[in-house]
Amino acid sequence: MGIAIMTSGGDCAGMNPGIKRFVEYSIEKGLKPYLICDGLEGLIDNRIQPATHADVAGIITKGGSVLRSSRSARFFEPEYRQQAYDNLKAHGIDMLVVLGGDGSFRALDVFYREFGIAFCGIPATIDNDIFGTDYCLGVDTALNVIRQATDQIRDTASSSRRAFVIETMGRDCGYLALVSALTSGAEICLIPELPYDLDSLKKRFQAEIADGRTYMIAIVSEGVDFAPQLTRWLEEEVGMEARLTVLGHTQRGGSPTVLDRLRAFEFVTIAIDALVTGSNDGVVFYKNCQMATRSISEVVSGRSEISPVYLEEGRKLTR
Ligand SMILES: Nc1ncnc2c1ncn2[C@@H]1O[C@H](COP(=O)(O)OP(=O)(O)OP(=O)(O)O)[C@@H](O)[C@H]1O
Ligand SMILES: O=P(O)(O)OC[C@H]1O[C@](O)(CO)[C@@H](O)[C@@H]1O
Repeated sequence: MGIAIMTSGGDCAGMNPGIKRFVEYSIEKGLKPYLICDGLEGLIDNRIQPATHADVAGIITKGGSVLRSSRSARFFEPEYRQQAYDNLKAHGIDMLVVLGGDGSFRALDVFYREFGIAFCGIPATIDNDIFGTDYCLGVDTALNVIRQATDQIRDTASSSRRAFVIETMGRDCGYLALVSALTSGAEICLIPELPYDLDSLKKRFQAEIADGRTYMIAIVSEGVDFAPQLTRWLEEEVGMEARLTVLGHTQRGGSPTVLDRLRAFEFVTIAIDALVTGSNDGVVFYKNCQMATRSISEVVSGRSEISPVYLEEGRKLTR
């Protein structure tokens, strides 16, 4: 029985350990594994090849995806999905494992309903914004990239009487910024989930500067769209020389951490087990230290939320 894997949407660390586990566990289960290169674009263009142990040797340490990934305008068109189906049929592939975000899962759900190709989605996005799972692959590595950058910025900030604003990714989700602020000791954290009060922040910092504060660190989620403005505000209103660092795509790279390698191993094992036991449209989740699958319809019916405990702490960094 043919089973294929692809990486889709934004790439992230943890995808390569997942691809390695996919090939090894498929062979162990008596399945015939295939690799789809370039995500949905490669599925349409038949960039599909059978996989061997040699294809995945040595990839566990690498960031990104050795299969590459894509966002595909063509996959929205029925004629290209038909082409993708014809390719899979020609290879004898009936099951797909997809590492990506909820957009990729929606794509595979449409495809399953049209052609009956079963799929299992594995949450893989640094944004950690997929409903129903506490964890998505790539998040721990991204958090460690931000931690290292913030620790280094603290060295220069503390040596120069400056304020630093650090902008993180995350789209509309403030998880990366909030967890980074709490674990790096930032003084300000702005995320889409929380309102902020510049007047109150100004009073706090003026009092702290009078009391001896010489530098500060602010972490701002890209979803707030306020990092350059906050940098200017720190100079003009608070009176501290300020600099902005936008971490950008550095957060998507880096060798996967131990946690991302382990979760990749576990997520892929559960995905393959689910597919061989008849699950057709599942997504793996990690909730309250348990892993299992739930249907895609449940996953797309809700909105992910940050832990109220973290939000409560974060509120103190907004005013
Ligand atoms: N309703 C849909 N029908 C067909 N294809 C879709 C649909 N929704 C999404 N797709 C396909 O899935 C691709 C990946 O989705 P998207 O770009 O939203 O990334 P993602 O998987 O959510 O990952 P990330 O969180 O990293 O952005 C899209 O580029 C598109 O090709
Ligand atoms: O690499 P692209 O397509 O510019 O997308 C960037 C977006 O992708 C993510 O890295 C992951 O979804 C977001 O945090 C970010 O907004």
